[in-house]
Amino acid sequence: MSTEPAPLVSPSQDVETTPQRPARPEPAEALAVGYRLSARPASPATLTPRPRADFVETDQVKDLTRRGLGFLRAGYPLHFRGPAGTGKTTLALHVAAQLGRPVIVITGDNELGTADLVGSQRGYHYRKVVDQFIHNVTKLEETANQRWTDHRLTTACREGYTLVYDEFTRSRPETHNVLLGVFEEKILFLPAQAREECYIRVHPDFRAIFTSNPQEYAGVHASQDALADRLATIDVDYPDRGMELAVASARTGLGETEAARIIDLVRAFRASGDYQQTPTMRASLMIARVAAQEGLRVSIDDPGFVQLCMDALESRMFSGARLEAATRETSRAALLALLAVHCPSEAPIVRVTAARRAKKADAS
Ligand SMILES: Nc1ncnc2c1ncn2[C@@H]1O[C@H](COP(=O)(O)OP(=O)(O)OP(=O)(O)O)[C@@H](O)[C@H]1O
Repeated sequence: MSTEPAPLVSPSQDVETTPQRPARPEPAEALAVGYRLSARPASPATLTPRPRADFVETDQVKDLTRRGLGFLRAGYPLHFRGPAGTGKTTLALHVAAQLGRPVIVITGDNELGTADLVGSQRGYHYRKVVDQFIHNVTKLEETANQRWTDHRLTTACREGYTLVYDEFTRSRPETHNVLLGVFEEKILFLPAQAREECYIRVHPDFRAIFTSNPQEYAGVHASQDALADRLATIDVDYPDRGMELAVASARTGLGETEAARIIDLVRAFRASGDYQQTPTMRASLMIARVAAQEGLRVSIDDPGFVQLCMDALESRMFSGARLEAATRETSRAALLALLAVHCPSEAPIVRVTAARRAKKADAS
């Protein structure tokens, strides 16, 4: 008969420590543009994108969505590339929503490393064995093992979620080596610390959508050739007039005539090329929103409106370096000339649709 004592494991002795570092905050609010991201209570890493009431789906959006989904459904990772403020992030979330899978969002960052994407050892699992086979002798055995925790890419690959990697070229190119196997061999190789697993097979429903700004932007790295070769890249250009107008009307409450004046002013300024920082859709939204809020007339007659346009646009003409007064005056004059063309005198009073509706309701 075996005399080997069976160890008695004290039931309350399995202890897990708190994680070594706090999880990165979800970027939900930062990305909630045109699209709302709600956290899924059952799985804190994933989000559900839903269009906001002011999301605008023009033919341009429909066309880009259809082309993007074609690549994704064939299993290719999709990449929307284009200048700032062209609607890439909004589009990526819109396309992700069409796939109907939980979404995991990562934002590119120079400090992001492979471990942030894949996983790391996080926290400890303690186990204490109390052996009292002989009643007056207590033998104690304590072990502490580090625990492996999947990070976002691994979770998405394992569960078949949609990964939205916003501004991915802001991360260093070597961070993305691990993606090469994911897209080619459909295998995610895990680092040695993962212990029990060397790799995982990528779930067939896993999809990835990337966005990036052109390489000449400050803080942007060149994409690795090998990764770029695996991505289906669609170039996103500045929205057409119809879309810019629809977005400005939907998102500011300005009447269409007033919104059109602002859009045409910003588009003419963009076409002039006379700036250091491109005036994007954000510039027209900024002017439209403040004009609506402050009840300004969208006209060169209203000094408040002229000042608003100067504040929003003039800074884009200069890099911030000290300038000759004459140079500044010439640029100001060019901007005022555009204002005179696109926001001429005797413009009607700004009508804030929501406010007008409320007033009407009050009167009736
Ligand atoms: N279809 C849309 N409907 C409503 N608003 C939109 C739409 N597309 C873009 N916008 C708005 O336009 C602005 C710019 O969009 P977005 O942030 O998606 O651009 P981006 O190309 O990702 O910019 P960046 O490269 O600077 O991150 C945001 O305020 C966004 O809400």
